[in-house]
Amino acid sequence: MAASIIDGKAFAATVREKVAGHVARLKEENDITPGLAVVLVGEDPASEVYVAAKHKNTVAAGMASFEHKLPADASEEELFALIDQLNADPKVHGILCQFPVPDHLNERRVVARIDPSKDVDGLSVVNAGLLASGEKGLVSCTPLGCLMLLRDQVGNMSGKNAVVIGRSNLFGKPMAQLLLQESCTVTIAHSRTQDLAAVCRRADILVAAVGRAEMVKGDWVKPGATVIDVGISRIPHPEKPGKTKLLGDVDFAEAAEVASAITPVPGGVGPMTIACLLANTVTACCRANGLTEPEGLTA
Ligand SMILES: Nc1nc(=O)c2c([nH]1)NC[C@@H]1CN(c3ccc(C(=O)N[C@@H](CCC(=O)O)C(=O)O)cc3)C=[N+]21
Repeated sequence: MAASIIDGKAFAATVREKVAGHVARLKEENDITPGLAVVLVGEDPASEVYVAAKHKNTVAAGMASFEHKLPADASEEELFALIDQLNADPKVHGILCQFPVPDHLNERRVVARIDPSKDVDGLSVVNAGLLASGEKGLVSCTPLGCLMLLRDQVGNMSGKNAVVIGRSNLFGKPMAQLLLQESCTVTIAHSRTQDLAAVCRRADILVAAVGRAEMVKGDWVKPGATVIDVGISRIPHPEKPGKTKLLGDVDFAEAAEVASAITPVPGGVGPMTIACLLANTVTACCRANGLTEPEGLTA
């Protein structure tokens, strides 16, 4: 195996430590405790696990965590009333509504209801627009986490060819904007891209976020490239009956023979997502109180 493995779990721990340091300082010097509200509609088991992890990490960083669970049949009116209440609450600096929401609710409308200055998912039209304009907003947690890993791994990205596979508002588009800000030459590839393998082979930085397990093969990777795997597909475990296993979008064994560095799944990008959620909450808290925002935790 040629590539070095990027330890996202360890890196995320350092980000969470930085966050905890800022939180302690905010409490000590300003008597302010950053607060994160997480809203969960319905009883999706995977979502329950994520929300529990977010709560645990928020509390561990010294922040206030407010969990709000609504029944699966909650109306838009009920959900909006809760969001309005959180928007108005000065103890709440960040609001996240866990996705997916039940079918009768519309994610875009939910996001639009959240005050953009508290939108720690960075999903609102305002925050997407600020990012695209090169202005300060809140940046979607997973792309922000990937940026932090890349800055650490690659350093100066100026002039490098970056290929992002996936064009979602949640990941692909903001990731491409961040890489452009780093002066990469950016290509956004997607399901209609012709000869995807050839496009990927030009990438010095390859970021895969398609949601198809092990789609990116070793011969799609340019020798020496840095590969960031954002995919998380849960499949039945091949050896342990009744258990599941996580797979990324990249065929790890193959790609690791060719790349210079690669993120594993699990233990790569995933842990960075929650760390960046905490980072965004501290950033939002500092801005809300007119305080200097932390260095190294923003785009
Ligand atoms: N409004 C909203 N914002 C989100 O950011 C959001 C969401 N909804 N809905 C669901 C997805 C998914 N997501 C993950 C967070 C952490 C890991 C993570 O920590 N993964 C670990 C492993 C976890 C495991 O073993 O199951 C890893 O990759 O090493 C993964 C995925 C945030 N999401």
